[in-house]
Amino acid sequence: MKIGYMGVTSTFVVPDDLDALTRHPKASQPGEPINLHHTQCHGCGDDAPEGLHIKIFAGDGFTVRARMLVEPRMEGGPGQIHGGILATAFDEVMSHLPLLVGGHCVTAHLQVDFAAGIPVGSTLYFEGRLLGRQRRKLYTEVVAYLADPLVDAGAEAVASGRALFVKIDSARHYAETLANSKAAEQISRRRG
Ligand SMILES: CCCCCCCCCCCCCCCC(=O)SCCNC(=O)CCNC(=O)[C@H](O)C(C)(C)COP(=O)(O)OP(=O)(O)OC[C@H]1O[C@@H](n2cnc3c(N)ncnc32)[C@H](O)[C@@H]1OP(=O)(O)O
Repeated sequence: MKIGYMGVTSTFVVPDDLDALTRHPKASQPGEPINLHHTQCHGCGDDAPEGLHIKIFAGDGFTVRARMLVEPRMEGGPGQIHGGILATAFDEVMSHLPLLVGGHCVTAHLQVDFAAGIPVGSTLYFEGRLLGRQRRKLYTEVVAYLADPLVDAGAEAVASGRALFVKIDSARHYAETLANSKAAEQISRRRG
């Protein structure tokens, strides 16, 4: 079995020789919601009954802001969020950063640091940032808070994550699986 990439476990290192970043002309403006991946997406889809229903907004520059209610169904340890759910939320929030520069991406590498338990019933606030791009690779990071850092300068960071996304040709990447998607019709319509 292949472990990691090309048989080795990759680590997250942002290279020095990055390409210039340009905001896509159709990217959401700061404060505007960023379009859903699709309505059945487990992270952001409105129609995914068991999904996370994360609300994600464009921030200044190459940043995003997001929030998610930690519901009882997300419990892991008693009264606290399951770590895998937080990892999923991080993946989702960071996956909206490449949309600021355009094109579809998939996660190639994801890592999470958990600094404090996160109570069920709390609202998590996320700040995501695009760290750089090199060819098809986009380097991102995210921090989670228990209060909105925009209004509470003392908001304490409870977890952080980093991820590498790789740009794909979405038609080719999903060619064999699109038909299995509950959102197949919607996605095909959007593609025209
Ligand atoms: C039909 C129309 C639909 C339209 C509507 C779409 C809706 C859009 C919904 C999206 C929803 C998203 C949801 C949340 C985001 C997920 O969770 S995505 C799901 C999880 N991720 C995956 O399934 C990805 C699986 N992996 C892969 O498909 C392939 O390994 C990849 C990542 C595409 C890379 O393969 P590849 O295209 O052959 O590219 P490759 O040349 O190997 O690598 C490109 C570069 O990345 C580097 N690299 C690749 N992997 C790694 C790694 N693990 N570590 C370090 N470096 C790496 C390579 O070294 C190379 O670097 P350079 O040579 O440029 O220096």
